[in-house]
Amino acid sequence: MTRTAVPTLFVLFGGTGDLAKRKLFPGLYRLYRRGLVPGEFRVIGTGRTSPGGDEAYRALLEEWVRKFAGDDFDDAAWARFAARITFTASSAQDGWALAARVRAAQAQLGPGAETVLYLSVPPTTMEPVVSMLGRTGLAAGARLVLEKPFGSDLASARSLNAALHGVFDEDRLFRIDHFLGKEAVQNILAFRFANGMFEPLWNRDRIAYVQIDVPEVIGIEGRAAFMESTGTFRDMVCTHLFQMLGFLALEPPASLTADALREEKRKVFAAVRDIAPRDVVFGQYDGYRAEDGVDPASTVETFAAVRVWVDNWRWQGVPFLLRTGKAMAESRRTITLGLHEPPTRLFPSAEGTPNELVFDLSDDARVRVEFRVKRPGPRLEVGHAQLSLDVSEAFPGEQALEAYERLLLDVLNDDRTLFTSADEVERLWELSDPVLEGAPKVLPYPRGSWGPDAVRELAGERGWRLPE
Ligand SMILES: NC(=O)C1=CN([C@@H]2O[C@H](COP(=O)(O)OP(=O)(O)OC[C@H]3O[C@@H](n4cnc5c(N)ncnc54)[C@H](OP(=O)(O)O)[C@@H]3O)[C@@H](O)[C@H]2O)C=CC1
Ligand SMILES: O=C1O[C@H](COP(=O)(O)O)[C@@H](O)[C@H](O)[C@H]1O
Repeated sequence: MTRTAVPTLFVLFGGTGDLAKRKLFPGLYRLYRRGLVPGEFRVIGTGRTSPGGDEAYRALLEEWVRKFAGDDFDDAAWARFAARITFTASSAQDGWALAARVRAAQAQLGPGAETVLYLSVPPTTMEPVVSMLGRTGLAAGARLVLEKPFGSDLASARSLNAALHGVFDEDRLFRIDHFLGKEAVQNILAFRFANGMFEPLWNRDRIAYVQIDVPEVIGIEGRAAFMESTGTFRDMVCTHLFQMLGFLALEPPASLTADALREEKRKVFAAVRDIAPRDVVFGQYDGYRAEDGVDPASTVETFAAVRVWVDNWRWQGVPFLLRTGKAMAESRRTITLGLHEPPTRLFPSAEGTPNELVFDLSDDARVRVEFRVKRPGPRLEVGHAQLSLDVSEAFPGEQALEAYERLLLDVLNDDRTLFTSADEVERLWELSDPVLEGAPKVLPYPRGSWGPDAVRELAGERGWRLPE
């Protein structure tokens, strides 16, 4: 929901970093170009090292936005956008110059201006920067956006939340999980609750399994230090994949407000059974240990698959199969709901995929139903077919928002619906800590494969759904 024009000051910590380069500035620029930024705004980028003043910073940003905003780049729009951007150096120890510049920009924007502080800095820097925000008064009245990971285990997540709550009320905090900004994830809500057709299927009586699958062809892409310290379970499973599970499994909320949705998600996570070691497979792609910056004896997982059980009325006995990894056969982001077979086999020739509902979470969102149909011709034989909906084709001329664009817009509009709460984060670590403490042996898998062989057993007789 967009609000009426509220002037906003946007302060980006980590304004020279990789995320700022690839997602945040291109995303903000595209929102501006499409007239979606609600009201007048200023941006102050900050980091310890200045790129050489405001002009040099704008030149750097222009290079990035030209590259990553692609066809959306327009010289005139860029000039108007860039005129609103400056850079001021700051660090966790010293934020006084930044605080002065922020006050000046707030005064320029006038009474009623709101301030958004966005922390896109390394995880170890979050807590010290938050206390600097308190000390310098930068936090006063501001909203704070945080990048993942939110800690590396339950203890560190609690410590981060305590530090945050020492300076900000929870309702001013926006913890980003960019998968929740994907159009298709929100479409799951529309499918279920804007139609009468699907919700009756959405339970253990109809659904035999759920698969949340994010295989990636890319390897670590130079992010060795990150992968070595984080691993795929922390990076992807206890963040994005669990969040998708929460969205998929929740009960109908009373409304689509942030509080109502979060409450339902909280109940799902509360009902997730402790994860048993037999429900987890970790893998590492062949050649990972030879990557630059990787320990030659590393046991870090670049692949994780987990079978999760949600012990509530709706989902009892339905396995949620989560799988993700680097250097895999294909890149996909899909959620598959597999329906039970019909109770009797009237069509002995009915082979292949049973009914499945598949949500493709790529930017170009798609939904597909897999079913069986009579083959044309004289015989009563049944074959496999698909009904496929390309959401953008259904709405020609309407442009989807990329995940970060969506979330940036929600921050500007003070809408926390798609952001995660302190409770959720801590509950997910509570589930994840035992998995990491009792981590299974990391099994090798060939590059370009679907992971270690052992992963097949997790899925049972129907096996893992492979992309079409
Ligand atoms: N890159 C990505 O694809 C994704 C990143 N994230 C998260 O986003 C955040 C940023 O990641 P990314 O942009 O890749 O990181 P980078 O290492 O590329 O950039 C880090 C930024 O933070 C600044 N910085 C580093 N240390 C400090 C400090 N002590 N005080 C103040 N500023 C500091 C750096 O500038 P300087 O050194 O000059 O201070 C730089 O601008 C991380 O939390 C990461 O987990 C989340 C999802 C994806
Ligand atoms: O947060 C992360 O997500 C990306 C995958 O995101 P996508 O939007 O490109 O699907 C993943 O590659 C990265 O390791 C992780 O940190």
